[in-house]
Amino acid sequence: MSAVLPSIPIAPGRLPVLGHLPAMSRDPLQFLQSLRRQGELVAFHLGARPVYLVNAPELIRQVLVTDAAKFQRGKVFRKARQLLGNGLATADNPEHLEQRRIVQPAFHRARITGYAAIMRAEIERITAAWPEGRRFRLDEQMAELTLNVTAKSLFHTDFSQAAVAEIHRSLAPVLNGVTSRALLPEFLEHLPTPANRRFDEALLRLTSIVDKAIDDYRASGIDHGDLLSMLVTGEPVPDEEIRAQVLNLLMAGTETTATALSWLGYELAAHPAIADRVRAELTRVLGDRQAGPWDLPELSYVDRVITETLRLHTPVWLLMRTSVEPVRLGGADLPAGTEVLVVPPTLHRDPALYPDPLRFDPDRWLHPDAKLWRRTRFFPFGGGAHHCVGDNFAWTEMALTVAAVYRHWDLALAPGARVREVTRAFLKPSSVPVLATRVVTPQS
Ligand code: HEM
Repeated sequence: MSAVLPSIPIAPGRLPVLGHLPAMSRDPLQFLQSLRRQGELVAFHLGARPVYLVNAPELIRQVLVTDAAKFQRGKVFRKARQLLGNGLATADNPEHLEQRRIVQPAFHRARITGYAAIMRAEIERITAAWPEGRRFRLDEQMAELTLNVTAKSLFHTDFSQAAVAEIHRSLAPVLNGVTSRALLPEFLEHLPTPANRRFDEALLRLTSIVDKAIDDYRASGIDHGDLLSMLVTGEPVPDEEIRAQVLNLLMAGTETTATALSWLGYELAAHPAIADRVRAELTRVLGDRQAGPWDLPELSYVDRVITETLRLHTPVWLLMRTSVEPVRLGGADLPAGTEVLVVPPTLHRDPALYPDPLRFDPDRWLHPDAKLWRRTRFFPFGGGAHHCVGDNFAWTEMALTVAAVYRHWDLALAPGARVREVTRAFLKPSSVPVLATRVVTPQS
């Protein structure tokens, strides 16, 4: 299918043969954001392939939630499935429903309360080693934290330091490779470019680490009662499916949360008055106690700070779907096989929806309509059948990290730090170098 429906506007700047590929390759988010004002539904071309960007909040809900059954996940996930295997984050129906049934219990509220002990211990371990007064990269620390928390909570796996370093080195090239392979024409991935070589090597490293973790787990013969035990000791599941599930959850659960925490640290370093309010709330609610998941409902300012971080710096910037049957969307009749894109940051930074959208302002979530906004114009965790299975896990991890860090530390951006937004698999900060100072509290 290559002709765009006549009722739908086409993005300006289409080139012969390439379509809008150069603009998408240069800065995809800026290009997609520039299309927001063109209409509720706007077409652009990746080569000859037409793709439809969905801009209106109600149409986004239709695609993700109300008409979800009319869509599959789309090309990025087909690509991810080929490369990472069929796990919950890549599966389509009918396997998706079955996989969700298997994985969902691991994210039940009661389970998350149990994981909180692992989260608190890991946060404690990592922050205890922070070099006071010396520059370090908060984003790297958050990546190590979220990897260890996910691995220990869901797979009872204590990766060696060397394996953790390997996983860090490998996750980003694999995730970025999957995204660019989904967006760019297929032939590019077969060229012997350095990026393709890095991708192949990183995927090999990652799969061999995960395979070893699964072998060790089987060899120990212990049922740890976690997700990996369920997969290894339940109905027989082939090893490649277990590997796919572990890889999927590592991919979906670590960089996302680390990215959000890195942006949060950046914003609080840039806004000391907001960091002071966070600290004041922590002191008032917790006194000298460590926070537990039961404290989170009381930490309402921390909640607004996390919400505002996910609005302004939405880690998952691209959701792709392909219609599997005809769909009427915003007055247009899209045939089966239409590729649609939802780009949450374009919505989250729309001045018509969020006044002064680039300002980091946690108190905008005190607005009387804020509850409605969260339901209708706020999609950091997607929506519908594919809604993030780890949202409560991630929220608990983020809130406990904020509580532990800001109760005891003051983080300032290191002198000369220039933090840029980088659009890769996730919307990440280029790096967040900080200086940490211990806060002296009456109890410490
Ligand atoms: C701040 C952190 C996180 C953000 C912003 C985030 C965001 C998202 C989004 C937007 C989706 C929907 C994708 C789509 O509709 O195509 C998603 C799905 C998913 N997320 Fe998360 N996520 C986060 C943390 C986590 C964690 C901690 C885990 C697990 C440990 C996780 C596991 C998954 C899985 C397995 C899916 C696929 C669910 C399905 O299709 O049924 N995520 N996430």
